[in-house]
Amino acid sequence: MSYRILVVNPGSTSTKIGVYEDENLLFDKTLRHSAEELEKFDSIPAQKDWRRKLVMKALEDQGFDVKTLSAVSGRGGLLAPIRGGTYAVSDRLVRDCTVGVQGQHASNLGGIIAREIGDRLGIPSFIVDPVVVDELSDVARYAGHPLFHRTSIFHALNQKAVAKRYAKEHGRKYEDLNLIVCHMGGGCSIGAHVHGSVVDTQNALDGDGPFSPERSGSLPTGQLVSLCFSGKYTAGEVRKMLAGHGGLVAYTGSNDMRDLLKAAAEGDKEIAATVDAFHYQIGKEVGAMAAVMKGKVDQIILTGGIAYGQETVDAITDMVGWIAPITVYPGEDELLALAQGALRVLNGEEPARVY
Ligand SMILES: Nc1ncnc2c1ncn2[C@@H]1O[C@H](COP(=O)(O)OP(=O)(O)OP(=O)(O)O)[C@@H](O)[C@H]1O
Ligand SMILES: CCCC(=O)O
Repeated sequence: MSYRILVVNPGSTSTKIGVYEDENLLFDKTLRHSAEELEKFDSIPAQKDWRRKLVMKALEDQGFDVKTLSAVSGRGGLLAPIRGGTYAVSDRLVRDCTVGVQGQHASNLGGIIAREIGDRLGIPSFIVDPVVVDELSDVARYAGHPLFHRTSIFHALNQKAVAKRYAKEHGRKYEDLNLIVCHMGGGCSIGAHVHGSVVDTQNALDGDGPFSPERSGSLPTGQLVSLCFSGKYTAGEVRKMLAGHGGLVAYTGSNDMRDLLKAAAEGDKEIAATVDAFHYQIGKEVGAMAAVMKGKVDQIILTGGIAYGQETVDAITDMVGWIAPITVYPGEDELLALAQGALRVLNGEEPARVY
């Protein structure tokens, strides 16, 4: 029996959709949202009806018969911390996506839109490996002061998908491997996947880990406190330094690694030094995850848009290639990962988790 899955991945400026027949893509589309369109809404949840109608219109324009769909799978958002897997979209999940229990993020709309479309068609709706997947070991939760704790917010959907892809391609089970997965996109996160659980990673949205094209990663805490109390910046401005205007874009004015690699190759020493620092911080975090695994690392996987860059792959390999062999899966395939998550449930390979 085959299944048709509609997948919905809402991002800050686009909604990516796809229809799969089992794992085969029938068609996909990126619906772009202009700043003028978005500014009509005073919150992310307020965009839900508008985005849902755009999704349905795109399916209609494609001449696709929605009655042939078996399920809808959306990217999950800033819910309460949960284990990885595929979750049936419950009333509570919709409520928490709407409230944004760990903040507002465009992916909060994924579960809400999936549920609304699913309910209208009388088919199940799911979310898969949302950014709040939290499988941290107890020891990894310590931050250094009882008022603080480390949290797991990372590219769980793509990290889990490439880790399972690696396992499948090598005839192994994800649950039997120790994999360090390094996602390098607009944000960067590095996960220690120990026998199927991500026992250590970062809060890649909020000032933790290595810097990325648009995020600062961890900043020296004392300096950050002084800056916060200097009276020169509002809380909003400081938050923007952490995410949005931090990292490579703050140092160089560009968040596009392709341009930066080109400028470095053409002799811009300042940009070359910043790119080196980016590679250094990523390599250092991979090394930390190897220590988490006590050196028993089966493979390091490099993924995300930046993994297309050979200079980046070479620089990280130079730093950490002695730890374990490296596999590169450049880019991300979150739409396929959403379809696969729903298929695992529909095919009875795993039960839908309850949120
Ligand atoms: N061929 C390439 N060589 C080097 N860098 C590249 C290449 N193609 C894309 N990139 C870089 O990848 C980054 C974007 O990656 P990606 O598209 O995975 O991010 P995103 O999906 O916007 O964000 P996130 O991964 O955090 O969700 C940009 O800095 C871009 O310049
Ligand atoms: C941290 C995971 C999601 C994102 O980069 O927006």
